[in-house]
Amino acid sequence: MPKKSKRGKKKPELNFIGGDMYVQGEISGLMRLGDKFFNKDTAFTIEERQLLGIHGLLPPVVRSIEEQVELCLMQFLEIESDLLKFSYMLDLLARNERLFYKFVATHLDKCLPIIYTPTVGQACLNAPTIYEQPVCLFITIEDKGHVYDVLKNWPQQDVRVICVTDGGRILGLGDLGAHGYSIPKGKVTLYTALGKVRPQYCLPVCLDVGCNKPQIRDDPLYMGLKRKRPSRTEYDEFVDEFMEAVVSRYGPNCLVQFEDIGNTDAFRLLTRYRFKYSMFNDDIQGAGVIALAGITSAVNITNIKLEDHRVLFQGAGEAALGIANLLLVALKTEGLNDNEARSRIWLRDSKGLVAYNRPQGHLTEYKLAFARRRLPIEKLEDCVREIKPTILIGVSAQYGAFTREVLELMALYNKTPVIFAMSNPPSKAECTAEAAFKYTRGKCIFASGSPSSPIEHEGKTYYTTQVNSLYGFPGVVMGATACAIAHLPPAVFVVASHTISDFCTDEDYRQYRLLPPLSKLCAIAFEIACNVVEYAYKNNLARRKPDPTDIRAFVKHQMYDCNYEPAIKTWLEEYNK
Ligand SMILES: O=C([O-])CC(=O)C(=O)O
Ligand SMILES: [Mg+2]
Repeated sequence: MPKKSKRGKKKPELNFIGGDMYVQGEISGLMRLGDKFFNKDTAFTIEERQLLGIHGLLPPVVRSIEEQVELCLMQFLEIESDLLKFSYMLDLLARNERLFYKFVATHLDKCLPIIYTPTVGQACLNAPTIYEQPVCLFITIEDKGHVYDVLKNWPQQDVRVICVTDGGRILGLGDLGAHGYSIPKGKVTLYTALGKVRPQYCLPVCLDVGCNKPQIRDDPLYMGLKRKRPSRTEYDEFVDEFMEAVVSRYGPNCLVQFEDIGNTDAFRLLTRYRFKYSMFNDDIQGAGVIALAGITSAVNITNIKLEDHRVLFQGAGEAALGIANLLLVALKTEGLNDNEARSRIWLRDSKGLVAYNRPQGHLTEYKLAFARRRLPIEKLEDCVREIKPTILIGVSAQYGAFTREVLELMALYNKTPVIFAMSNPPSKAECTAEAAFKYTRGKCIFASGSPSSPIEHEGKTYYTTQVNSLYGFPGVVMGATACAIAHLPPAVFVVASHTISDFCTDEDYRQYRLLPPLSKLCAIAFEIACNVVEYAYKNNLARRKPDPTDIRAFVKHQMYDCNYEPAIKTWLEEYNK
């Protein structure tokens, strides 16, 4: 007979088998040990182990999560190769989710370059050797007509944000097809690690539509569909079906982040979906957020007003146009008209300066918007000579494009040249930090897309900045999902960019750092989330009702806490009442 508590409520049932007692419920103790959501490893207390029927299945020691984190660090540091460290992190995530996020939060500086750029790029290049279990949902073009059914196989019902790639342009590495799946996985991990979005709300998706690189596709170990990418019409029908299936399965509030999609597809999809769905493209808009924050700092450090800067882009793809367009918004806010604002921006693609009357190459409508009416210039060195840019932004995935001559010219024309070598991974960066400081004789402000250490040059230490979208998207995602934003207008990205700039201190500027240190990433994500939520409610874009009275509390309430919950505390408290 179930006992009655003092207040006469029915007590939860205890079961005794052969003198042992275990907790009745749908999830057995053994399942808790094997389930990343519930597992605490050695942090299960003796009492919990006994009640859950797992006593003896763990060594007798009971550790706090902090002690477990320090053990993880020891193990992590023992591993020499970054790729094996990446696998270690995947294993930890698959075994004990909270410990994974606690470890990442405690040792951000060590973990970020492994779970994210640049090691994630290496993981894509070595996909068959690290693939162990489903960390991503694969939907192939052969599932066309049944995309919804595949989505239904993902075990979580309440998905609020999806990061999706088609592997078309993985970082600066080009088309890797299905081997790009680690990219959305890495991004959603940062939604939780930095933005504190609950992990069960996040879904990484790889749309496998084939791969156009024969050396990837014909590798016997290739894991994706062994076919070429489809025609534009077939591709668009498939992605349309995916977006419709997302809405049918998870509702219109589900946010979709597009990541590392091939250039022309990325722009087309963004134009097609940006006001129809809750979505954004990180390589276009996310790059804009962070580069604009970096440029804002460069304005403060160089004491040259934004409107007096001349910005030359090496590369005219997603990042270049995303940054250029956000820069236009910022220039217009300073009072410039459209023509004046555009006149501060130059693009150079693989065929030379983007100009109307150049002989080679067709210009897409996106590039045309920044095309110059002037004689074509081919070489980057000549563009620098002609334009004398104050800021040079590398987004071309061409290693070494910022040659010694380019860097020396930048130093010749500027007291403090600003050099962004944003392409990822480092094997695709336009120059290294060493080269930048050496050839500008220590004069430059340097930023790179992947992390790079401070540089010693002629007895002085020079600091570098990682200008990467990781400063922006976790907060944008947290804010957008918290208030269920209907769509994300450009102003949302300006809000995010300003929030990041506001974190910079005079000390950062004195050290020529364009962005706050990585240790502030979580605080930045929280502020961005609050500011996005505020913007969304003010502009009638938030679908979650009623409007919150206290936005900070509203966001905090939705944040993931990586500390363990007592496995049986509530139950025991209930029992002892
Ligand atoms: O993933 C990163 O580090 C930044 C990014 O989106 C890209 O380079 O495509
Ligand atoms: Mg990307």
